[in-house]
Amino acid sequence: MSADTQKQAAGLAAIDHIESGMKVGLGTGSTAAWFVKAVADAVRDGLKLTLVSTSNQTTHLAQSLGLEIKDINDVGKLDVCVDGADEIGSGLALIKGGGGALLREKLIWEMADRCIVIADAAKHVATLGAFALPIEVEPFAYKGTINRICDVLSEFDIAKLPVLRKKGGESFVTDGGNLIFDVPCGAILDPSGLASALKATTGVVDHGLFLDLADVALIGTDSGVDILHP
Ligand SMILES: O=C[C@H](O)[C@H](O)[C@H](O)COP(=O)(O)O
Repeated sequence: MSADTQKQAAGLAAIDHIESGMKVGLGTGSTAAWFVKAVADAVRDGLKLTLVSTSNQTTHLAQSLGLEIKDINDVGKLDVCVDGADEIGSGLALIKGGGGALLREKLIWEMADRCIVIADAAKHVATLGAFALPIEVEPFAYKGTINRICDVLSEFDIAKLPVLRKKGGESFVTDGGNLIFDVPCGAILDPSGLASALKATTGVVDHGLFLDLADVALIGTDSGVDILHP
């Protein structure tokens, strides 16, 4: 089964966790897109939902499917958020941000009672870090921020340089107007320590480590959908 078929299976399975009346956060990426489509079908069939989005990309997709996206500041606390991931490690520790939406995703996840991560089987790993860790950085004085990030990385024995993400030859700019630097960490042995140290670094807006946030993972496999808990 292809990765896309597995993503579809996970995205569609997530709709079983959604009930009429819920306030729902819509994630970003190719897996979350399957969930957004499932939501559009369910709403067409009469499900009443209040929806918020984690990115401009998802907002455009949702609106193109006839869904109304509310401003998170008018909605407040969410019942559930459903979103993809780049890696799912032990305890449902995640790397996210491959699509550059990590900050708005984390803001929405933090406002949800329950976070459901959906992914294809290849995303499930023993140790986080084969996928380069995205770090969102304020553009002003970013070179100084990168030096401070390198100091943090060396404290964690990660001897890799952050790589500025580019798109179409230009620096990739997030929905919030920031830069993304990707760090090919290799095995991240202390995700919690690294997450705290990066968060405390001046100029770092946020990073792609999502720890203690996911409540359940729905993993599309060749034989169905596996359900994992932290
Ligand atoms: O910034 C993007 C998000 O964190 C995505 O949820 C993540 O990159 C997974 O994307 P996909 O489902 O396309 O693999």
